[in-house]
Amino acid sequence: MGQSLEPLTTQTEDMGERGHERLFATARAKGRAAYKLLASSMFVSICLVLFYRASNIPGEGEEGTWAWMGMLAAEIWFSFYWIFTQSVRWSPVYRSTFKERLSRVNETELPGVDIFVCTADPVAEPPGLVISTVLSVMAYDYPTEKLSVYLSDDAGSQLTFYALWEAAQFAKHWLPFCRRYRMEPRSPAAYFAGVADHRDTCSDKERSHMKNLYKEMESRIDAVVMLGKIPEDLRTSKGFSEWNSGMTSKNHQPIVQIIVDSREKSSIDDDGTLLPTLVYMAREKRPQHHHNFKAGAMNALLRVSSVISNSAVILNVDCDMYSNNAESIRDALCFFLDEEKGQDIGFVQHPQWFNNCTKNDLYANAFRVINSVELSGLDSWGGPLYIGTGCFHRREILCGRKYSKNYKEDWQRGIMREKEETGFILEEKAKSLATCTYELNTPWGKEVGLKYGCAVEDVLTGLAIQCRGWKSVCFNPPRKGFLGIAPTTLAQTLLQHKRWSEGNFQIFLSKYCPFIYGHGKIKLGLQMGYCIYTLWAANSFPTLYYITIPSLCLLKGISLFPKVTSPWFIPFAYVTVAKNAYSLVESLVCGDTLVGWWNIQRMWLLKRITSYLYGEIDVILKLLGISKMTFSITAKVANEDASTRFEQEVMEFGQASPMFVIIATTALFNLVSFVFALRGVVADGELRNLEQFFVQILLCGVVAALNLPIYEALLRRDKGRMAASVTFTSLGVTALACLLAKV
Ligand SMILES: O=c1ccn([C@@H]2O[C@H](COP(=O)(O)OP(=O)(O)O[C@H]3O[C@H](CO)[C@@H](O)[C@H](O)[C@H]3O)[C@@H](O)[C@H]2O)c(=O)[nH]1
Ligand SMILES: [Mn+2]
Repeated sequence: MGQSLEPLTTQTEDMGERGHERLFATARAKGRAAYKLLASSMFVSICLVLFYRASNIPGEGEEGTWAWMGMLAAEIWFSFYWIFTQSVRWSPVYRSTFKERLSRVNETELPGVDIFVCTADPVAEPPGLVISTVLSVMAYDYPTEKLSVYLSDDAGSQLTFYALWEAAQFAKHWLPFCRRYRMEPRSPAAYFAGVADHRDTCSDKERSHMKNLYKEMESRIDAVVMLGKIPEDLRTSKGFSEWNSGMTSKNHQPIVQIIVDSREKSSIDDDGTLLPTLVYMAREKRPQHHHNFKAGAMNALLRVSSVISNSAVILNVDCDMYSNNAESIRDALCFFLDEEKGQDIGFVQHPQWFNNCTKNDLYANAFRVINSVELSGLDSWGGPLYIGTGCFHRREILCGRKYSKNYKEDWQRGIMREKEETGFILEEKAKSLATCTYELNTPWGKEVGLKYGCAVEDVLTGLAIQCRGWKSVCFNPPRKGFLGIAPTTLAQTLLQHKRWSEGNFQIFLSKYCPFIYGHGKIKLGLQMGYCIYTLWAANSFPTLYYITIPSLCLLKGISLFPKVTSPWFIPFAYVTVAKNAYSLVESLVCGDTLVGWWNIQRMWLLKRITSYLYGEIDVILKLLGISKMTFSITAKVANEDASTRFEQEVMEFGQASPMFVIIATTALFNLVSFVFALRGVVADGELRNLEQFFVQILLCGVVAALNLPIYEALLRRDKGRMAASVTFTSLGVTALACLLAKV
């Protein structure tokens, strides 16, 4: 994406004011004057729409007063929300780095980097996937003695530990191989999956040799995972003896195992180069102690790493997101070490890109517009959100440091380990930092480390960092820094968005509300930008209203929009056309297809009436103390049948979920209204009716058109079709609604 936007941007600053060579450049998006003109014209139209609504409320004796007031309320809401979305489009900035200038810095002066990988469930997140991610980050183009990779396993699974142990052996061959041919990507799974585009100079023979080694390791891991236990002869070897029969994933002692210690002379690869340090950690879990999900894991990692490597820079990735660009550490350092602006930068966030999206992105999971436009828009106001993965932080800011002009980072920090301190002593020290009582009565989870109590711990933590005065930057290089796995079924997508919208909305209603907490600390544009996401959930009721009440009123013969012949029709039409035309162009420029854009509109609708609705309700229940925070992990694997349908872009329903009842009911109801209305127009030849109800009929028609795959799912015969119970319930509810409308 970075590439395709280049002609649309203007480059600025190259030399710093003080004559230093800059390590990164910032470019502003072009065409902003035209955009601002468009936005202003839309603003005027929106005002006209609201004026029409407010001044035409049906009086007493007329029908539809309440329906009309509801439309007014929904439209006021959408207008506000639209204004927030303008903040990120006002003036996006794009960053690029000068790595060749960084290479003039003496290698020995480069900071240490600690890489945190999180995993939590060997079933949803198979160990083979986890170690491919681990191997990809071990293979960064960076001095290996300065790299330490930590895997946090919240399942405390021996299978994952075994896989990591295997990965450490494989790394001895893999790392030299990557270095020798400068190959990409450095996740072995991804590399061997995409045979077609190998552009490196590696001979086929050597590649297939490496592939065999990898496949052998993979099958050993698969066999162990299948059996659910490790080979007998390993049972007593170092590390494995930590596991005993009484252990469960929710009840076990802390485990810290330094699998590779780069300070030991024997930790070398096939070329004789040192291997990066590799550490496995499973923090203590006890049923009576809350573990705070990923935030808890990250905080334990912060402490454990502080006694092992204590590097100044921390990279954090989810286990499903491998490094796709071996230069990312050097890129990040271009920001942190820049003499002029580096001082202010707290974290460098890469967008979340995925390698498993299909061509037309059926579930709208590619986030191309968010990644290419919105994050860059936030960047112009002080920086993107922290989105939990693909993010480089300074250790100090994660630990709560406030920004100060005079603060000088100690990039050389790191543990000067005493000679006599063996790995064993170190592991024991680290374990004591990963117990579940360690944090009791400490500021961890509040002022120090990632914040607890929110399903989007990342967004909240990033907001707090920015409010402490730090800036962040969004970096989106032409060769994407990280690639992850997006959900592959509708249910998983909706569940993920429920967690996100819930966590974000919870932030809005808490003391961390960007407008209150951020007031005076971050720019208004950034506060508004945050609200695009923190208010996702709040869109649910207005949207539900907008797709049910006008169709209900259509059945009842109540008009809610101006006649086509009325001049008031113009602002309605203008807002609708301009909004969608712009969104289409934006989507296409960002790389979506036309069908992809249509799919995004559908998912936008489905998410709003299910995920966001559930999210909003859950936040309210939580405020009332009725419900507790949860974190449902997104599955990274689907069964074969469902995978085939995903590849073919056929929507997956299958299970009987109440969310699907909502979806099917609104779809059916709009179809019925649309058909009835059309029939009325055609049968009576009443063109007057068409004039009066045109907008309403069109609205129903568009909703029905968006829902075509839903009707199809009601009629399909495969396993992914709408479950019978969902079909019948939604048919029943629709019939009832129509009946009510007619009496
Ligand atoms: O108790 C837990 C739960 C989750 N995780 C890890 O958290 C990561 C994210 O979980 P996933 O199920 O993949 O959720 P996503 O929705 O894909 O994650 C996005 O949203 C989360 C916040 O909701 C962020 O934490 C993530 O970084 C971001 O990628 C994974 O590596 C998990 O292993 C833990 O370590 N411990
Ligand atoms: Mn994920």
